[in-house]
Amino acid sequence: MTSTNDASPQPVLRADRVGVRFGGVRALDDVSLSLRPGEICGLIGPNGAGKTTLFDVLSGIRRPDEGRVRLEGTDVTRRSPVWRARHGMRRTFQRQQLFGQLTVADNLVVAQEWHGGGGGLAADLLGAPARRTYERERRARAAEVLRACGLDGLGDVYAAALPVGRARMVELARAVADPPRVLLLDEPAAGTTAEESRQLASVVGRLSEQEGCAVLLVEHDVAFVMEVSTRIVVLDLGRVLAEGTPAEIHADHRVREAYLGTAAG
Ligand SMILES: Nc1ncnc2c1ncn2[C@@H]1O[C@H](COP(=O)(O)OP(=O)(O)OP(=O)(O)O)[C@@H](O)[C@H]1O
Repeated sequence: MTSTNDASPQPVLRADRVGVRFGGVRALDDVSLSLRPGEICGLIGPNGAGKTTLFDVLSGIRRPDEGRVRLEGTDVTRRSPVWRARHGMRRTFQRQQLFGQLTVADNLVVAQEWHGGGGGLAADLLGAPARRTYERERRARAAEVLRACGLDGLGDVYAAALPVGRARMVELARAVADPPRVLLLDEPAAGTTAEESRQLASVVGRLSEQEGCAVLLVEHDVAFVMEVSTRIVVLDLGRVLAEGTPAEIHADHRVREAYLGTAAG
């Protein structure tokens, strides 16, 4: 079964008939999915359904055995994660990936460094004027994003010292420091308090509404997914089991049997 939706506007990200095998296990089997600008798509399913594998394929960490991935219409199936990041794709991971020895603000500055332009190490050491200008602009952008994420006042704190919920928000802030076209969020609400997950939902919502970013979200917190998503795709045993609005998914008896019955009670 496929879940391709062909209405305009053009998808930012599209997976066509993706298949991945691990020995005898079919982790993904004929999975299609497309994401449009400004939409927030929740990706849910029981443990082992293939969600992480699909994220790995979309972000370029794993090459599929079958099928293709397109980013803004370009076939990126054989492109590296770095190439995809440079063309507007960002991903966060289930396990946090912040630079613990850097401050929160520096984590966000580093996320913008790939643009280069500062003249390399020599320019850093000599404090070249161009380097100082880039640095100032990137710090200003970091401060703006931290404010938008409700992280004011945490810029000088070392990332390693943050409680889990704040670290999750910093990961999101870092992923959007350089505005993405498509954002893959892997369990962003894990370990957050109710208030923190509300804040996350509101930041993700603004990102899609105001900046037209397409978001794909894997999350076991079903209430969070239902609240934040405009559309939900359900994976089960490596296949798309259902796709629809949060209300449609909630009412779908196959989904309740496969997943919601245990996840949502
Ligand atoms: N590196 C691997 N080697 C072998 N099998 C793997 C590997 N990675 C995943 N699998 C298998 O592929 C299937 C899909 O796993 P995947 O981690 O993508 O599921 P998931 O939906 O992300 O699960 P979870 O919710 O537990 O994170 C599972 O059967 C898993 O055991």
